[in-house]
Formats: sequence, C-alpha cells, structure tokens
Amino acid sequence: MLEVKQVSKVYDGQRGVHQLDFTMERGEIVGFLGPNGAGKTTTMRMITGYLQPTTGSITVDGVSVHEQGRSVRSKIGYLPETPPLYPDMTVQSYLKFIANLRDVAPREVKLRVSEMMSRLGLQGREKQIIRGLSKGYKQRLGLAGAIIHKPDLLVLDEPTSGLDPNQIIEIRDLIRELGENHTVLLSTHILPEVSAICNRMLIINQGQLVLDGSPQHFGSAMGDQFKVAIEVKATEEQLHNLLTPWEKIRSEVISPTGVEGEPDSGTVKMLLTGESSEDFREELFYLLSGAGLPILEMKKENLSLEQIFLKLTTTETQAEVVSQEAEDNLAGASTTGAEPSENQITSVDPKPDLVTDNQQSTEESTTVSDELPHAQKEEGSK
Ligand SMILES: Nc1ncnc2c1ncn2[C@@H]1O[C@H](COP(=O)(O)OP(=O)(O)OP(=O)(O)O)[C@@H](O)[C@H]1O
Repeated sequence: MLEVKQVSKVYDGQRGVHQLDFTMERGEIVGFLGPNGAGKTTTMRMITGYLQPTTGSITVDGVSVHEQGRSVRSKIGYLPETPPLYPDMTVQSYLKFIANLRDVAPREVKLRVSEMMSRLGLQGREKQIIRGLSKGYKQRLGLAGAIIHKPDLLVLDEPTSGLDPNQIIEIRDLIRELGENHTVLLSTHILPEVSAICNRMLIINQGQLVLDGSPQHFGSAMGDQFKVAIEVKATEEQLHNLLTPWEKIRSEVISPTGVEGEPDSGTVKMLLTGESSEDFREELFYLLSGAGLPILEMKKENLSLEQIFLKLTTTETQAEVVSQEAEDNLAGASTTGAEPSENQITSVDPKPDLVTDNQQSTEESTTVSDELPHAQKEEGSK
C-alpha cells in the first residue's frame, strides 16, 4: 500500500536521507529505528506529505503523495512527535475541528468525535481544556486526531516518548489495536517496543536503510557466526575429546560440572560458535548421540535487538543489510545466513539515544506544536 522509491532529501546541501527504498503492505505494523539524526522524522514527514523529497517518489495505493496530495492525505494519519494540539481548546472542540479539517462529512462529525472519545478512552473529558491534560491523555488525543478521518496508513513519530511506564503500556496496546485495522509505521528509540508491537522493523543510519525485516528473525541472520547453547549429560573431558577435533566449531564451557561446594549435576552447559553462519545443529546432534551423550537442551543463540542495533549503527564495518528476501530464506527451510549487501555504513555517535528497556524518556511535555494540523507543507523546518 505504501511505496517509497529511491527517495532522497537534501537540506541546504546536507543529506537528510539517501535513496530510501521500501514498501509496506496493508496490515503491517512496522517499527522505524535509528540513532538521533538518522532520518526517521524526515522520512515520516515526506511520507505524510509535509516535506517534498529532493528526488524519488512516494505513493500510497499507487497515488503520488506529492502530486495528488489532497486525495492521498485522506488515506494517511500522522502523529508527530509532539502532537499538534491547541492548548486552549476543549478535547471535544479540538476533535470537531480536526474532523472538519480532515474532510469528515459534516453529518458524521458528531458521531465520529464520540467514536474517537470512546475508542481512545477519553470519555468524560469532553469539556476539559487540553492544557490541563496529562501527557498520556494528550497523546491519546493526538492519536484520536490522527485517526478521526479513518486513514488506511498511520504514521506515528515516537508515540510513547515522554510517557510513564503505565501510559507506555496503554499507548502500545492502543497501537496494537489500531494495527488490526490500519497499516502502521512508527518510529521509536525503545527497542523492546519494536518486539512488543511490530511485525517488521526498518533500521536507518545516516540517512540510509541498513536493515529491513522481522525482529524475530534477525538474531541469527545478523551474526556472521552461528551460535548454539547446549546442555549435555556428560563430563567436560568427554565433550572436550569429542568437540576439539571439530575444527569449524569453537566451544566454551558455560557451567562446568563439579563446581566446588555445589552438587555435581552430571551435566555440562556449553556455548558452541561456528566459524560461519552455517547451522551445525544437526551434525552436532548426530555427533553427541552417536557418542551416547544425551542432549538435554539445544538452543540457537540469537543476537538481541540491542546488539543488532548497535552493530548496524556504530561499527565501521561493511553494512550487513538484511533484506526481506534474506529474511524469508531464513524463516524458511534455509539454514544459511543472509547475503550481505554492498552498502556501506560508517561510524556514528557510539551512544545513540537508545532505550533498551521501559525507561521513561525525560523529555518535557509540550502542548504548543510547530506542526499544526493545517500545515500541509513546511519545507526546511524541524
Ligand atoms: N529542517 C532541517 N534543516 C536542515 N537539516 C535538517 C532539518 N531537519 C533535519 N535535518 C537533518 O537531517 C538529518 C536527519 O534528521 P531527522 O530529524 O530526520 O533525524 P531523526 O532520525 O528523526 O532524529 P531524532 O531521533 O533525533 O529525532 C539530520 O542530519 C538533521 O540534522
């Protein structure tokens, strides 16, 4: 439904994003990740028609966002990082205003406003002045405004930023629910949010896409070495004798038997690392079972999302762009890793503004936005 084709944005000679290429299918919830300044907001503003790409094209259901803006905008809902709220309005009058702005048929406005109030849990706050709402309720109201015209595509820029943990959970649940009827693109710095809500993620670094696929399948695809953790009923010596001659595998004891002061469990836990991304579990199974050593546990070790993110956005190595195609191979019967691409990434801020758990951002709540809902284009302002 969304096609971003070879899109670049240059600000005063400086690169915003470079040759972005991706598509989104109806019903997907896609997480958009990247360090500060990577180009997430720029991309989202171009998709929603607020910014004109320097080159390339963006279409929604085959219609150009920038050539036929008005008809396409009715299909898109956008929640900028700071929701565009008018602090002196009441909740209800704001939603009515947005409904009119979004071309909701006049006879439907009342019904639509009350539908949004109930869907976003805003009932009872109709007459409340927006200025007095908590950050979480402002975010709900922003979301209500973004979906009041029933868009197919929802673009959310850091929707949980600045919320407390309870509000984060509420907004995530709402997004998950919205994902049942909408296609959603959301940017975030909170990596667990991607695993919690999204069925696909895009990572952007220095304006270029460096990863595209499902968060569940990247762990092993991103690692250039296949890793397996095992627990075997054996002695360390037996395992050592068996595994040492296997040249392509490096083994490391995680929990040895016979730890002083501990009863001997009779098992050894080991981490085995292959020299490549080739899956060696089957060979390992036959090797150990052939030697009469029972395998109590065997688990493929995946890179965590945090490790993937850091690997892709902080190293000075060749980018290992994992394409959707490679991920499909991985998800299927194939046991090989993803094909590396020729794209290059270079070093960036080694400490991107990354939240790896449910830490709350300390960002201050702001009510007056520079991104008012009626501002359809705002070239060059951030
Ligand atoms: N209005 C602007 N004028 C000039 N340069 C800009 C403007 N907006 C963004 N940029 C530059 O474009 C690049 C991408 O910025 P963008 O805001 O899209 O990144 P981001 O991934 O959203 O970052 P953050 O996570 O900090 O919000 C940065 O180098 C930024 O400095």
